[in-house]
Amino acid sequence: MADIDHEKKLAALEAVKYVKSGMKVGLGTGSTANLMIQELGRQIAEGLRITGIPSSEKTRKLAIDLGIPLISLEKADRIDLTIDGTDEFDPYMQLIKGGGGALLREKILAYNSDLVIIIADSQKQVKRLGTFKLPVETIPFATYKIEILLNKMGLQPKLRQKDGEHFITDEGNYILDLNIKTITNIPLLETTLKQIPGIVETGLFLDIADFIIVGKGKSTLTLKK
Ligand SMILES: O=C[C@H](O)[C@H](O)[C@H](O)COP(=O)(O)O
Repeated sequence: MADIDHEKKLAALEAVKYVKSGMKVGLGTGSTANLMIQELGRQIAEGLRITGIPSSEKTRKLAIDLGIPLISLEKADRIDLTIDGTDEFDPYMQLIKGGGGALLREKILAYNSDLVIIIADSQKQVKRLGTFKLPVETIPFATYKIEILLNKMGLQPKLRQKDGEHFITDEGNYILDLNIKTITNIPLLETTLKQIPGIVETGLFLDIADFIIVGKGKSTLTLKK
């Protein structure tokens, strides 16, 4: 297993230690979250009793394959804990997420969770957000106009493609990936973007993570809010 994969696995295993029988658990999306979901599947086979709320159709399929009982968000009065990956995190525990296009449902799960644990390999750590392009989910009807506006703002939007077609999210929307390298006031960027009609959500997860568990070499480091 490559070092990065090993770090992801260590972080995933450490996060699963917070999961107790009876909990409703938000299940993130992506390669790191998948390792956590696999571990939950293994522990469920050994008697752990939890219910999962998936953050994407990919995660739903994986969880079903692993025999993890699922409920929909509206049936969960509360989510005890959500465990999810990230594309970047900074020293203030602010995140960019959505590399896999699941940011909207992920943010909704995180918002409705008592505790949010982010799991990451050490390469996800950055001094300041913006090396990773910021994913923004847009309604198709508005996307062309939003692109023009974001271009004028210097954010160089790129409409995400997959297999030669526009990438479509689980909610039927598009993703624009933005270059935010030169932006210094990230909270202001978030507010500005959220005020544009047709932008449904951004991949900025500000003040959302309670813990970040980072795989570093052969061990893990837990950052706490
Ligand atoms: O939309 C995808 C999610 O935000 C993922 O959590 C994020 O892209 C990190 O994925 P990975 O663990 O594969 O790097």
